[in-house]
Amino acid sequence: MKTEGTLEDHFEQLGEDHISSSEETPLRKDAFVLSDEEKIQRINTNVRDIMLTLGLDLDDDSLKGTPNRVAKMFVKEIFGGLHPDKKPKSSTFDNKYKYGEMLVEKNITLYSTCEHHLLPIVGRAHVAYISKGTVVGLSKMNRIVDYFAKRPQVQERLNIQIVRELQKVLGTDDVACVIDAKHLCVNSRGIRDIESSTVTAEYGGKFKEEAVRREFLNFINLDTTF
Ligand SMILES: Nc1nc2c(ncn2[C@@H]2O[C@H](COP(=O)(O)OP(=O)(O)OP(=O)(O)O)[C@@H](O)[C@H]2O)c(=O)[nH]1
Ligand SMILES: [Zn+2]
Repeated sequence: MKTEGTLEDHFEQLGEDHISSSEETPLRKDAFVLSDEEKIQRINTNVRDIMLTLGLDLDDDSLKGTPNRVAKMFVKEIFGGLHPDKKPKSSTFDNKYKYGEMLVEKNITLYSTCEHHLLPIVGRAHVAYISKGTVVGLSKMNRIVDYFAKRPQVQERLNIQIVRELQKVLGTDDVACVIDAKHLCVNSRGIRDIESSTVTAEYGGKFKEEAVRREFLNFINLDTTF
């Protein structure tokens, strides 16, 4: 969708300026009005302004490309999962082999960005499901983690979004995800505690049962090395 006028004009026409539910990333209604190229252009200007405000010399060889590099990185890489078009297509198959136990995809590398400070979150996600007749290609679990991670996030919401998406794809509530991650906003600034990491979990369906949950946690044997 493309509209006439400035972005601010468009916000005004929309009245309410954002849509969100607690499980969804809070987005403005016009989040997808601008093309990626237009977003890069705007962010470039804004990063340039931040750097100038800090007193940096943007004629310097090493600095002059930074506003554009940051803008491209925001739109195409670290926040590339904001657009629903980027959601991975999850190929599913019939569970022909009648595999009835849980399947665990563990140690999925996770890079995300803390929405409070825009600093990195780095860690591991561990995902499990019990098939109700449908199975999903293994790599699709890694891709779903990566898609939702490529947004400004809080770890709790990221964890829930991964589980909800897999429940939809697989047609079952029996999905779980545990994330163990370091937040650079805690590790490298503020309290500067380099050792601490954050563990979150979301257990759906059968994973709420003690024995099933325990089996999953035994499989992942949480002892993340960073
Ligand atoms: N619950 C939750 N909190 C987070 C996450 N990432 C960062 N935070 C916290 O968000 C909080 C933001 O608090 P503020 O007090 O507004 O920020 P601040 O003044 O920079 O706080 P300090 O980090 O303590 O210096 C901090 O305590 C962060 O540690 C997350 O994924 N989940
Ligand atoms: Zn933070």
